[in-house]
Amino acid sequence: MMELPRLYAITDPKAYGEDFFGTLKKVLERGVRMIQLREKEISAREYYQKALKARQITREYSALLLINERVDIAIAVEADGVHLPENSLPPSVVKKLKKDLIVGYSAHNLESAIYAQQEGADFVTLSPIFRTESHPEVEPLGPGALKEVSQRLSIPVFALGGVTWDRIKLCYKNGAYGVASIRMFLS
Ligand SMILES: Cc1ncc(COP(=O)(O)OP(=O)(O)O)c(N)n1
Ligand SMILES: Cc1ncsc1CCOP(=O)(O)O
Ligand SMILES: [Mg+2]
Repeated sequence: MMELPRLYAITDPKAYGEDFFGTLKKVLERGVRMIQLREKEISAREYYQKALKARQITREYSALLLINERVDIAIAVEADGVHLPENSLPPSVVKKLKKDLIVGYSAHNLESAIYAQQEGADFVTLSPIFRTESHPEVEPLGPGALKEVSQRLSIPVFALGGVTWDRIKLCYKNGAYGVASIRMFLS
């Protein structure tokens, strides 16, 4: 599989605002080349249409596009991959469906990160490393957990959750392959 970019932007309908695609273009203009389209509250039809447009825009920037959870939509829009939430289809099942799809996985502890690797996921996000307004009720895992997971996995681990530009170095010092974020790329 190709070497993955180190910066991974996750879209969010609220944070991206009214001009969703304008915001997406701004994130790409900043040099981000790996995008996760992440929707939790729209219909499959709307998600497909949004993914189609996101595919067209990311192609203009030669950026990777991963679709959150919906393998069918990822295949339909010729996305580069899918990003699986913790309780979604097993990565191995997705790989059987479409072996050339990049499969990311949302891990929230060491056990699920190991599961994802054993299932054939290409990378994991580990979250939340720091407190984030996306999940303010969730106790952050901290850089130490990132270090432990990065030492135990051979696939890339992206630090996610409350990552800011001035925390990137700490993430790399603790073994992160890259960093993922919603808000960091919007500020
Ligand atoms: C409705 C809804 N909200 C949040 C999640 C989070 O699941 P998670 O395993 O953190 O995966 P991501 O989608 O956040 O990457 C969910 N599954 N459903
Ligand atoms: C999608 C997701 N999963 C765990 S935290 C998070 C959002 C992180 O948002 P931010 O990078 O703005 O803290
Ligand atoms: Mg999550």
